[in-house]
Amino acid sequence: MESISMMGSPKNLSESFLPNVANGIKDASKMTVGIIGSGDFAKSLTIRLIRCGYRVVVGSRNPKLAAEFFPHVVDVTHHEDAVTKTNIIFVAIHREHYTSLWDLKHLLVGKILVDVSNNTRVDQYPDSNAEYLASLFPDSLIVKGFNVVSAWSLQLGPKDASRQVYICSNNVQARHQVTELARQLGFIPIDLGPLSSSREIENLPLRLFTLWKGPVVIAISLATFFFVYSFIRDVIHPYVRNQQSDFYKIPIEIVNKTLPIVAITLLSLVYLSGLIAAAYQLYYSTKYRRFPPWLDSWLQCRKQLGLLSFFFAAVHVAYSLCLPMRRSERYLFLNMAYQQVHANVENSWNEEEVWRIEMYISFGIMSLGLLSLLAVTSIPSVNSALNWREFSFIQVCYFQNNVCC
Ligand SMILES: NC(=O)C1=CN([C@@H]2O[C@H](COP(=O)(O)OP(=O)(O)OC[C@H]3O[C@@H](n4cnc5c(N)ncnc54)[C@H](OP(=O)(O)O)[C@@H]3O)[C@@H](O)[C@H]2O)C=CC1
Ligand SMILES: [Fe+3]
Repeated sequence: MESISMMGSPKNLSESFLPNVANGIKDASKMTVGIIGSGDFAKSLTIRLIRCGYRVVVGSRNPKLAAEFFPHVVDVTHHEDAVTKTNIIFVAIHREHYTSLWDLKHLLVGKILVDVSNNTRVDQYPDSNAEYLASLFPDSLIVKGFNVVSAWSLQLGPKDASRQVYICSNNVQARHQVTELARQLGFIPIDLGPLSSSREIENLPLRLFTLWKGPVVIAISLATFFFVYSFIRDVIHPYVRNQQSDFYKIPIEIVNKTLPIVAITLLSLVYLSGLIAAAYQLYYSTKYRRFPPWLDSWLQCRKQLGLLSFFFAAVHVAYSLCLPMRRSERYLFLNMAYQQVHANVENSWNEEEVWRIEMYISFGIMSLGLLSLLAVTSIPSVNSALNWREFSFIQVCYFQNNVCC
């Protein structure tokens, strides 16, 4: 599969397109990259390529009209002209229009066609768009890639946008060249091997939030359960028993009681999955046995569970800071002071209670600090800057601190 025919390809394909890695971006100014289509993706990709020193030729059905939307340095021309000027062509049109390029078939022999297309539904067609393009142009070198970046993030540049692009092709050389181009544009290319991976790559942008679904449902269910539980226990129960109206507690106190319980339960779910996985491996005395699907999915969404736990903990801190500001708190405080005066108590200082609360708050703040550190290290760019020892050190620190609390 690795060798789709190179028939008709220019004999010096690699020299004619990509800079030698050692030459770096300097040589990019000599490269011409072609783009078919003049839509949003084409415009954004053009800007990114120009910024990185490439020359761009855009193929449009109506070059005169399209030229108005591109910088003047861009050669906006007819499809035929565009494809003859370069060996690498981004196909920035929708799948339904691929057949409109049929007449260019003879000009595309041996050229790299990068399929950037996405679908609107998962597994929308029996074959992937890239495989479909390959079936239309069997003598071209089809590469799938760049579809996971939006036109918007293409324009933003490497610092602000998502950086990973997934690339696959049956032709190793073509794959390597597009991978290198992605790197030159500031992306992190991820090689997914042969073109059969294109279906998976095309489904990626549509499945972006699947790992969040389970954790969000768990978090909402836990929050609802604990909210109702606290409401019955702290509001309904005193009302039924003593006719005491504590309904004012609902917006802040009951919510603030729910938040830390959910945070700590979610966090325990993060570590519990690892413990169950370890027990599973010990039970079967091997680490090469596949985990059952439920455990596998649980392990995969640990990051999302951890981030949700961080969210609940952070909101809990904000609520707690606001507790003394409430009018109800002031009334209760004044009432207590009055009762103390009435009872002729001059000093109600309770050393044990003072220490308990001081330690409680201090550990709470430290836990939040470490939880923030965990959340920050889960950001891919930070994570990739840490080696495995550094990462596990932070994890262990947090775990120990939590156990102490
Ligand atoms: N926009 C985005 O953020 C992203 C888009 N993509 C993919 O990039 C591709 C282009 O998307 P986008 O730029 O947003 O789409 P647009 O609709 O903005 O542009 C598509 C272009 O296709 C050309 N076109 C339209 N109709 C036909 C036709 N009948 N025959 C031939 N060419 C035609 C037009 O160019 P002209 O008139 O010059 O011929 C048009 O500008 C799609 O496959 C999309 O899935 C992938 C990732 C992100
Ligand atoms: Fe608390």
